[in-house]
Order: sequence, then structure tokens, then C-alpha cells
Amino acid sequence: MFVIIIKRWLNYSRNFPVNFLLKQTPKPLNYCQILSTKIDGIDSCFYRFFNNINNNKMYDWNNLPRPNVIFVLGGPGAGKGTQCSLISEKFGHVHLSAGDLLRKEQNTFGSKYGELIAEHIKNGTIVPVEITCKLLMNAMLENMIALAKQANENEQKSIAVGNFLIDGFPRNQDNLDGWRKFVGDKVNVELVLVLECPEQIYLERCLKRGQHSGRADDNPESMKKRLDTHLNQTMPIVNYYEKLNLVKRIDASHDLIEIVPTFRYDRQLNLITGDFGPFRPSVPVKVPMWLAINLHRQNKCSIISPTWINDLPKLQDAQAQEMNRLLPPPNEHWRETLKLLEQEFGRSIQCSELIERREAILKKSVHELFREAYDKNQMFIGDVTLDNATSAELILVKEMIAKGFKRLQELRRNVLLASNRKHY
Ligand SMILES: Nc1ncnc2c1ncn2[C@@H]1O[C@H](COP(=O)(O)OP(=O)(O)OP(=O)(O)O)[C@@H](O)[C@H]1O
Ligand SMILES: Nc1ccn([C@@H]2O[C@H](COP(=O)(O)O)[C@@H](O)[C@H]2O)c(=O)n1
Repeated sequence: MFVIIIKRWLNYSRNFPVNFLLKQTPKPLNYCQILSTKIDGIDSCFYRFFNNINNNKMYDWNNLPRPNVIFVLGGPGAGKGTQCSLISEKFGHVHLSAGDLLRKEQNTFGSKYGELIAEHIKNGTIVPVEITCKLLMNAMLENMIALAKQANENEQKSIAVGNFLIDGFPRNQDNLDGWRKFVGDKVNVELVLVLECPEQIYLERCLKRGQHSGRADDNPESMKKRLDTHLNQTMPIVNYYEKLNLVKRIDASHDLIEIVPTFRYDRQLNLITGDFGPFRPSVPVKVPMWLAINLHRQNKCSIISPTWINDLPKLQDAQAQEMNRLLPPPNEHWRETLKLLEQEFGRSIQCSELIERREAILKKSVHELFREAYDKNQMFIGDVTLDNATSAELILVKEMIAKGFKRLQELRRNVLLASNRKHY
């Protein structure tokens, strides 16, 4: 009997933090009490349950303040990681990248999921949510506990609320369902930032990154699949959050322009759009276009032409073959950038055919859209899709669209008048 009691007691002590915590957590406790008595217990419990993602048990984080979450979505290479680092530097959010967490788990020695994750990443498909969600919750909890510890050490009355930027999640319906099931109301989803670029830019950035990233998916075959996943699986999730009014779309194609300064300024310029510099003679540095032009006019730098300008002849040839469809432009502001560079250097960049061809396609598609309505004597037109047109290009056909609608209105009025006359 005595041996059994000793054995049970030993067993209990071996699992001490877990048993202790499981018994204690349901009680409503004040944060400071929890911290001063059990923070080490929480830690070891958390590590037991979460560092090993094979273990299905989940830590009950009801005793910690409900954190805020911003999801950051966008195609591969949209700049999610880059922008999240800038935001977290500026505003102190904790940046968690689902892709980075999966890559880390994949490379963890002995991980049961390594192969599965590697296969999904190579194919640009989405890993089952049970794995991704636990990795995210694990990382969030680690940070929330660090905040709790900090409050405890500084004898604060309340624990700071965690602010998380979750990059690359939820990527499909399974991700969204899993998030609702495992996390749900435990966090406050504040916003969904969506970084958008033309497909060509996603491709260019990832292939360029592939020259040094060592990533298994920065290659043309994987990129095709990743773009497909983004379009068919992630965009419906963006639409879902749009209906909840949580989406903020951001044009992520703004390329900075590279300059070579002729002056020295060892500090950074802290501008609203980011921090730029330091500036050293002969050392290339990226800055916004307006700053480049300004410095150039003061003879303080030379401007390096963006690489996409060299690809314009290729795009011009390809667009010449396409009679009815606009091909993706190099970036959203390509025409404005060209114009500024042409003005600055007083020489023209040979792409007038490309510009004319695109304008002709746009005008033709708007014209056809309304002609169909007139021909069929319809009062309404179908959905307008002007894929791959940039904002500057759309302005060119704005007047045509306005005129088209005006004429449709007249048509409508005439039809109504005619039907009223019939009744008399
Ligand atoms: N505004 C930008 N202009 C030019 N290049 C950029 C810009 N933003 C990011 N990049 C570059 O594009 C590449 C992809 O950026 P980043 O890793 O931030 O994208 P991501 O959306 O996190 O990609 P992924 O989803 O594939 O992990 C990087 O090499 C980065 O330096
Ligand atoms: N929620 C997620 C996020 C990512 N993946 C997989 O990782 C790959 C790379 O992700 P990036 O965010 O770094 O582009 C992605 O293509 C997926 O295979 C995932 O499965 N679930």
C-alpha cells in the first residue's frame, strides 16, 4: 500500500507543473496573483503542450488579456514580410509569419510534419490548419507570457495587450475554419491588410529572391502553383473579410528607385512612407521617386533606371500579339514613372507602340460593352472587367464610360416613355 502511495506521489510530482496548473486554471484569478505564484508553471505547461505540436492538448489562455490581431495577406512576393518588419519596427507589433513558422517546423530535427510541410511548400499548396494554427498559437502564447512576465517583474497591475501581425494566414477555407475552431473569440481580429500587385511583379520579385533565398518555392514551377492558390483559395478569404468590413487593400507595387548619392548623410531620413538612408557617396540606396528627382535636381545623386524598363520591348512585342486583352504591366505606376524619368533626363523611352496598343484595347472593350447594350436595346450592361488596366489607364476611358452611361440613361427614359404611352 505504502509503495503504491509513494509511486502515485512520485508520478504526481514528476508532472507537477502540469497537474498543478490544470487543477488551478478554471478558477477566476487576478493576473498578479497568477503571475506571482505560477508563472513558471504556465511556462513549463505551455512548453509541454505547444513545443511538441504532436500533443493535441491546448493551453487555456483565458487568464491572459485578449490580444489584437492584424492579418496580412497578399500574393507570393507582395512584400508581406518586408512591410510587417517595417510596421513592427515602427509600432511594436509582434510579427508572426505562418510561412516562416512552417519552414522552421519543417527543419526541426525529428518533426513528424517535416516531410508533409516540405511537400506542400514545394507545391504551393496549403498545409492542414491543425499544424499551422498550433504553431501560430504557440508563438502568440510565448509572446503573451513574455508580456505577463514583464508586468510581473515591473509590478504592474495589468498585463499589456499583445498586438500581433499574422503574415500569410488564413490562406484558404481550411485555415479560416481551423482559426475559428481553435482561436475564435480568444483574439480580436482588428484588420486584414491585403497587399496587391500585378502578377508579373509577384513573379519577378520571387524569382529574383530565389537567386539567394534558398527557398524551395522561389522557382517558376512552384510560383505558377502559388499564384493559382492565391487566386483561387486566398482571394475568397479576402472577400469573406471584406463583407465584415475588415479589409484594407494596399497597392504594394510601388517600387522605390535606386540612386547613387554624391553626398554624405550618416543618419536616416524618417519619412511617413518609411526610413531612408544613410546616404554615402557612390553607395546605391533606394528612395521614393519624388526624393530621387529632388536630389537629382540639386545635383546630389544620379538615378539608376529600374530594371523593368529593359523588359518593356519584350512586353511591347507580346502585347502586339494580343488583340483583345491587356497583359499585366510591369507595375501599377509604370507610365507615371516613365514620364517622370523622361522629363528628368530629356530623352524618350521607346514604348509608344505599347502605350497606343493598350489604349486601343481599353477603348475597344469599353465601346463593345456599351454597343452590346444598344444593339440589344437593353438598359443595363454586364459586369465591367478591365483586367490589368492601371489607374492611369482607366482615367483615359473614364469619359467614354460616363458618356456610355448617359446614353443608356436616355435609352432607358425613351423606353419608359414609350411603355407609358402604350397604356393611354
Ligand atoms: N516594394 C517593393 N519593391 C521592390 N521589391 C520589394 C518590395 N517589397 C518587397 N520586395 C522584395 O520582394 C521580395 C519578396 O518580399 P517579401 O519576402 O517581403 O514578400 P512576401 O509577401 O513576404 O513573400 P512570400 O509570401 O513569398 O513569403 C523580397 O526580395 C523583397 O526584398
Ligand atoms: N497559412 C499558410 C501559410 C503558408 N503555407 C505554406 O508555406 C508556403 C510559403 O508561405 P509564404 O507566406 O512564405 O509565402 C506557402 O506556399 C504554403 O505552402 C501554408 O501552407 N499555410
